[in-house]
Amino acid sequence: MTTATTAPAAPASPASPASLDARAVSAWFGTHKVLERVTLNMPAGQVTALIGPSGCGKSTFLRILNRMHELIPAAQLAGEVLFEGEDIYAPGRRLTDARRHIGMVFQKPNPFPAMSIYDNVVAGLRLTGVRANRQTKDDLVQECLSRAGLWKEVRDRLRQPGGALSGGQQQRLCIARALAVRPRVLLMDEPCSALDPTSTRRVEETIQELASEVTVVIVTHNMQQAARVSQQCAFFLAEQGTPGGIVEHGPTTDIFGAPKDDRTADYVAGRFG
Ligand SMILES: Nc1ncnc2c1ncn2[C@@H]1O[C@H](COP(=O)(O)OP(=O)(O)OP(=O)(O)O)[C@@H](O)[C@H]1O
Repeated sequence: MTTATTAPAAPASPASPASLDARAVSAWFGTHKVLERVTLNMPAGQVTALIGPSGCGKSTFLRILNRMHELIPAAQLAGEVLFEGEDIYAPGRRLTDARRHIGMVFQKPNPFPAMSIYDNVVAGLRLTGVRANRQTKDDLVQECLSRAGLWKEVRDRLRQPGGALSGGQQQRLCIARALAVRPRVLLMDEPCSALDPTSTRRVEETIQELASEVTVVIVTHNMQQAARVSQQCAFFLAEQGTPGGIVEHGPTTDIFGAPKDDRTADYVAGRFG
C-alpha cells in the first residue's frame, strides 16, 4: 500500500449515486462504425439495463461510459458522456477520475486468484492510489463485503485465496472490490452469464440492494433478469450493415409491458436475437 502524502485518503462512507448522460455517442473500430449517435440518460440511484442482440454495440457503449474504449487500438469515439453534468472526455479530465467514480464488473469473475479475500477487496485502493490505515481497511472490507452480499459467507476465512470461492461468490467479491473505491456508478457487463441459476439470483439480489447507493448500468442477454433488476431499459439494435443504436428506451415496465416499437416487442418476446 502506498503511503505517499499526495495520495487521497479512503473516504469513510459510501458516496451518493451519480447520473450519467450519454449524448450523441458514436464509436468506431478503425473504419468500422459500430454505434451511431446514441443518447441515453441513466438516472442516479437506478438500475438501467442495456438489452439487444449480439453485436449491436452494448459492451462498446458500456466501455465508453468509463473510458475503457479508448484503450483498444484503433478505437475512436464522438459525443459526450456527462457524469453529474460534466463531460468525462472534456480536455483536462483525468482518466483515473473517471475510473474511480465509475467502476466496472466483468462477464467472467476476475478476482486475483492467489490473493486473499481481504486483499482482493482492498486491491482497488492501491490501483487508484488511495491510502488507508489498517483499521480503515478492516472496516472497508467488512462494509464492502456486506454491501456485496458476501460478508456472512466469508467472514471467518478472509485470509483464504479469492480463487477458492465459488463462481457466484467470486463475482460478489469482484463487486466488493469495485465498491471499495467508492464508485458513484457501477457498470456491469453480463455479470451473471458465467454463473449457475442460484448464484445468478444471489448476484441479482446484490444488484437490487446496491441500487439506492450506486447507479447501476448492466448489459444482459437475459430478459427475465432485465425485468427483475432494472427500472430503466434501453433496447439496442444494429440492423443489417448499419451501426448500433437505441430503438427504444424508457421504464422497464413499458419496454416489457407496452413497447412502442414492433422490433422491441419482437425482441423482448424472444422472437429474434
Ligand atoms: N476490439 C474490437 N475490435 C474490433 N471490433 C470490435 C471490437 N470489439 C467489438 N467490436 C465490434 O463492434 C461491434 C459491437 O460489439 P459489442 O461487443 O459492443 O456488441 P454487443 O452488443 O455487446 O455484443 P454481445 O452481446 O455479443 O456481447 C461488433 O461488430 C464487434 O464485432
